[in-house]
Amino acid sequence: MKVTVVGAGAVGASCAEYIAIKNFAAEVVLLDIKEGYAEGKAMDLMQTASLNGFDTKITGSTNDYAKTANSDVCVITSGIPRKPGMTREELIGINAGIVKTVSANLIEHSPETIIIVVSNPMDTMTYLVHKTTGLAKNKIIGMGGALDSARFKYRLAEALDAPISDVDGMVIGGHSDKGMVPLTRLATRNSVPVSEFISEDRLTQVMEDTKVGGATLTGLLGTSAWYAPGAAVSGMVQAIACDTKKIFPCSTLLEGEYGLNDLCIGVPVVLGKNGIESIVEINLSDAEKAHLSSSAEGVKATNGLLEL
Ligand SMILES: NC(=O)C1=CN([C@@H]2O[C@H](COP(=O)(O)OP(=O)(O)OC[C@H]3O[C@@H](n4cnc5c(N)ncnc54)[C@H](O)[C@@H]3O)[C@@H](O)[C@H]2O)C=CC1
Ligand SMILES: O=C([O-])CC(=O)C(=O)O
Repeated sequence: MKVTVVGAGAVGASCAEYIAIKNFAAEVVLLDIKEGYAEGKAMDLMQTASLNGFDTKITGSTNDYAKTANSDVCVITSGIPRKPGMTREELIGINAGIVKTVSANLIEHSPETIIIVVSNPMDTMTYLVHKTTGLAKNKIIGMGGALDSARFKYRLAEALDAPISDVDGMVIGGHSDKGMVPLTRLATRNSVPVSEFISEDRLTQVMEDTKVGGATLTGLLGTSAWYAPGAAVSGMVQAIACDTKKIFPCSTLLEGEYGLNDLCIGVPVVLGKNGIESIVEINLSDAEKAHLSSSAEGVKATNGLLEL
């Protein structure tokens, strides 16, 4: 398995690090436009190999896509992150051009690749890749829900005063401060609904804290997060590489599923060697359906800003 990660910044380097540490890929190519930057990150990461016990070979490239040729999976993290007070949607002006060029370059050298889109606003960038590349829809996957669900579990464990490994939960919908739909009704502690342990008010607080998870970290860090985003991407790449058929909420093109059409938004999917093996349609309550449909309206409004 050869994986390319475009953008050797905070998120790209974290993706490469977690992929390597999990030791399932033969090769990771880090590519960045900044001269020498990806080579430097790759060398630094390779010098952790004997310490962390992995054999994945990490190489760097300054914008030379020939080095990415025949990648099985390509991850796009290139683009600017938000600063405190900004929304992800405000990044569209710069990031759309970057994602369009980068995805075209990747496909030129790896026509069979699966692309994982990370750059924000992620659902709209995923839609842009659909609209501009002609890659099959199962091969274009947006990363948002895997991260948002990890943050949901963190907040649930905090509220329950439970170990995170005891908690399960999923976030669907758009990867935006307002659009996320944490499925509190379905969240469990060791298969018991969390509503058995905490009040409705506390659960509402968990939901609100989850939705602004990225904004909270951006306020603390001065730029957006990278450890959990990198870990989330590595989990998705591993599911594809090892054909595990695990379910992750991912941004995918909907064509009638969940009553939605012509947009990419987070829903549960099965990930395997073909990328998105299937979209999982679960029964949502009326409130959850309404929340998802207003989230979809938000994503569509941002898609409307694309120059297609
Ligand atoms: N979907 C998600 O859940 C998440 C998305 N993000 C998004 O990921 C993106 C990257 O964030 P960070 O890594 O923190 O930013 P960063 O600024 O640390 O790194 C971005 C890198 O992209 C490179 N780059 C810019 N244009 C390029 C091009 N045309 N070709 C190749 N490389 C190029 C830059 O030189 C830089 O090294 C942002 O848009 C951010 O909003 C971040 C966290 C989570
Ligand atoms: O918050 C941001 O801008 C970056 C991101 O998508 C996240 O960490 O969820």
